[in-house]
Amino acid sequence: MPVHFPLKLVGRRMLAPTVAHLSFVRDDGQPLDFVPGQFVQVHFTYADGTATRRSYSLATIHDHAIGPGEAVEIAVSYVPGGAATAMFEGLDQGDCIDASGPYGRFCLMPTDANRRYLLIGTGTGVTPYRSMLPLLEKAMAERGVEVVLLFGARTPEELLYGDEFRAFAEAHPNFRFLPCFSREMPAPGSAQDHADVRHGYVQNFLEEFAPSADTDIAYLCGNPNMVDACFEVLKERGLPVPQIRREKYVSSK
Ligand SMILES: Cc1cc2nc3c(=O)[nH]c(=O)nc-3n(C[C@H](O)[C@H](O)[C@H](O)COP(=O)(O)OP(=O)(O)OC[C@H]3O[C@@H](n4cnc5c(N)ncnc54)[C@H](O)[C@@H]3O)c2cc1C
Repeated sequence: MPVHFPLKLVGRRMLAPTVAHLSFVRDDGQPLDFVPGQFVQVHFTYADGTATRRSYSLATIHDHAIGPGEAVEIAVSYVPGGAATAMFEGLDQGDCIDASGPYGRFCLMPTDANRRYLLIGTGTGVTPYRSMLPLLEKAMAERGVEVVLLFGARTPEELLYGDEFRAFAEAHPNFRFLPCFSREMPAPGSAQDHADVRHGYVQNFLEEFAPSADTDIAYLCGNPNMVDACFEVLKERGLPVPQIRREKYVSSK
């Protein structure tokens, strides 16, 4: 059941030149119940006083409620001229914003009996998958599920949480992490230079994994064009629509 609550900013770090990782705590001392993959909304006003809101996936690595005092984390992509962008950029440590949630059904299901999850995201569309890591770890341990994370970014410096996903992949043989760079590849020998790096759009690499209705449940999150393109590829491969779960980052104006 979504509720309204105040979020106090306690931390900010840049994940990429135009993407901020923001840490808040609930200022009313209550826990925030959520299922990884869900999002919150922030409520604010335009300069003319009109009320508006924007949605942000929870990035917090957790498998249930975020306790009082624990960080409520989101990754915000700053867009030129964006109303929420201006609001977030103007926030100082200790400032409070009005939020509500959790919302959404872009979540792993306890009834899932698939052999593999194909997780596909672009930009901040990777944050739900960060949040899901403990549940994915559990699914890998308990039912031997395999996980492939295809993450689309333009350049290596835009690979959000790349070090975390790479470390998780190295610790879990059933988890593969494939960054797909559309514009610029990592420099040879650099930290991001890896056999699993691909050059191009994520939708071009789905075939490599031979998606199948018998084995796969796919998650698509982020840029709406990417979501649509991957959806078409997966449907052509015969995945039934209920096995293709989607979250499009469209503006909620
Ligand atoms: C379910 C859901 C979850 C979402 N989760 C996240 C999240 O975790 N992180 C996140 O950053 N965003 C997320 N979004 C998008 C977010 O809600 C806002 O739309 C986004 O932050 C832009 O808001 P803004 O007010 O700054 O820009 P707006 O004032 O809405 O737009 C300003 C201008 O920027 C353009 N624009 C808007 N978004 C983009 C973009 N991504 N790239 C380029 N141009 C753009 C608009 O077309 C407009 O011209 C999510 C959206 C949905 C529906």
